Amino acid sequence: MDPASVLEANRVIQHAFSVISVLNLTADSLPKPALVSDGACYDYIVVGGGSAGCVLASRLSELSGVQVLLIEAGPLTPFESTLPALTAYLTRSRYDWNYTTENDGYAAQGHKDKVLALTRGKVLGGTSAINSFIHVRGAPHDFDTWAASIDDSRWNYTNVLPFFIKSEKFRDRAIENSRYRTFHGTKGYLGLTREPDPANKVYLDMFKEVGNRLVLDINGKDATGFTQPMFTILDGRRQDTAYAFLSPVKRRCNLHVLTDTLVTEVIFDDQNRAVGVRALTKQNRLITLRASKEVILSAGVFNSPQLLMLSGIGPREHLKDMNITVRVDLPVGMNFQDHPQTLILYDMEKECALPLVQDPGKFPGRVVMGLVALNDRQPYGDYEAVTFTRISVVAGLEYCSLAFRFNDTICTSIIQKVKGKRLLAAMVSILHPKSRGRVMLRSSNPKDSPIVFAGYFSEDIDLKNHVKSLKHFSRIMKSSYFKRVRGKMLLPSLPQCDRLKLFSDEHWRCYALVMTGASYHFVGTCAMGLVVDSELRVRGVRNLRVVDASIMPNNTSGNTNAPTIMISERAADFIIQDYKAAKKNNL
Ligand SMILES: Cc1cc2nc3c(=O)[nH]c(=O)nc-3n(C[C@H](O)[C@H](O)[C@H](O)COP(=O)(O)OP(=O)(O)OC[C@H]3O[C@@H](n4cnc5c(N)ncnc54)[C@H](O)[C@@H]3O)c2cc1C
Repeated sequence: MDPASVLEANRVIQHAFSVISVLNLTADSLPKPALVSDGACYDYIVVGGGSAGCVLASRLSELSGVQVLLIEAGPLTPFESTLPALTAYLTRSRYDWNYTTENDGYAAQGHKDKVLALTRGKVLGGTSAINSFIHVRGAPHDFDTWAASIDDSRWNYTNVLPFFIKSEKFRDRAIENSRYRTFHGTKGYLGLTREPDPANKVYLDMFKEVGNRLVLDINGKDATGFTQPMFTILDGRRQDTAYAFLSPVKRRCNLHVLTDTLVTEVIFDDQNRAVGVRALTKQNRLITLRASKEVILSAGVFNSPQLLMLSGIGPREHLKDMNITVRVDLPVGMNFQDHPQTLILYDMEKECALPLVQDPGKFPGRVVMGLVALNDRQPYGDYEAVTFTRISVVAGLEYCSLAFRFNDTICTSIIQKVKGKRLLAAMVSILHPKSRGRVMLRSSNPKDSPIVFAGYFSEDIDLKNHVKSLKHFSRIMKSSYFKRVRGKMLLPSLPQCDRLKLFSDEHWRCYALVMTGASYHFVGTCAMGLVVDSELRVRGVRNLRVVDASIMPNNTSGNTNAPTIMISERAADFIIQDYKAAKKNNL
């Protein structure tokens, strides 16, 4: 077993799925592909059918008098996306934009080609169709901070909570019978549940023993603690936003979904009003589609800023360098954030028995997660720890080589040390880094990938704080469970770090720099307050909004799919209110 054979096996299975894709197994559950003609006009054009775009198109098409066009660059959601157990075959596949960062010579030096994979879904459902299912809203503090920073209380926790609840089709007996039930909705579109596993008790007890608290529901009143997470899985099926929000309304005549079509720019009239988009069809034909009311970019954290810049909205100097006429000078693409995430593997000896057969409709693995504040009184986490309990060596190698894309030397050295034992894999991520990255254009060609500098640890305080978190998490090595199974941290051979005193701050710093990758919680590149106003309208132009993860001014204290869906619900309400007000005034 070596990294190359794991990658090869993954590729072979991806190829088998691409053969099956001709059967169009998911087509019946989704809206029929729209037939559009060059010059056609709609009321609203939503660009990008991802976590945010599908929600928005679904909600806007509730207005019976309007025509909504959703344009997605990728194809319909494939079969392998529907079954949770197959999720490993979606990253670095044809349903991924396959972007990477630039080598900054500092972070990611243990990764293949010294760059990070920036996995994003290129498929209807977007990244919600290829992500890892964990549903975390974030802490009330996060939204209160957004609201304060943009001086608009409509974004504070009290006011966004109804939009989280509105989305949910929540099914979980333990939580529904608890005091947390008021935090959840059962009549929305987004299926959610947990898969509590009695075998995880030993790990929850371990986290408790070393000083963490346990919570039933991380999306209720408590935003810190260890828990068995909630998943965007229901009845054995992934709840990507295309399935959850578009399938139930697939027969609406005013909802048009155009896939395999790349939007290349937003077009404006001479009063800086967005009036449509230009797009490249599957047949490589450039067409113009018109929007009589609004164009809404939901193309995600890399492509929404890319489209703005291609349309003349961005940093003046950068646009000039790209020979693009400047329409509005705005800090588009700045403020890029993630939750940089460090992989720690523990060798857990023989105590763990793995199930022989995996249920394809369940989350692929056993997982316990925690949101942890270093200061007990702080109501939001400093770090998140997602801990896969009891994974096989093959799965560990898949994480190392495929999900994290560490170089072969690191992954091989891990495998040599494990020799057939069971692993516990922890991903510890920093929730509120100060470092910022940047998304820029590579060229004025819309088919070119953007340039991304992730900026991890560019502020040294992040590395200092992260070392504190890694040490805090590592208290589990002192637990009675670890002692019982003689668990120990599995140290790959890292030439940069090997001469440093084991578990000293210097060693942890070195370890963190080499072993930290993306957690794919990318946000911030069209932030509220910088690029869009608090109703998500792009500053300096009219009839153009951005609605996706890129509008978050600061990252949330958890995973980013749930807040992105909330953002879309919130935005749909703004747009529908505007529509109703205009109608009332006969505008
Ligand atoms: C591997 C992985 C695991 C993750 N795991 C989790 C998790 O467990 N929990 C969680 O909460 N979050 C997770 N995330 C993050 C989360 O899924 C994203 O934050 C969220 O989906 C972002 O939503 P979005 O709407 O901003 O963008 P996306 O969902 O990426 O949507 C953007 C859409 O726009 C389309 N598009 C882009 N450009 C164009 C164009 N020019 N023309 C037409 N269409 C275009 C794209 O193809 C895409 O469909 C994960 C992400 C990854 C990559």
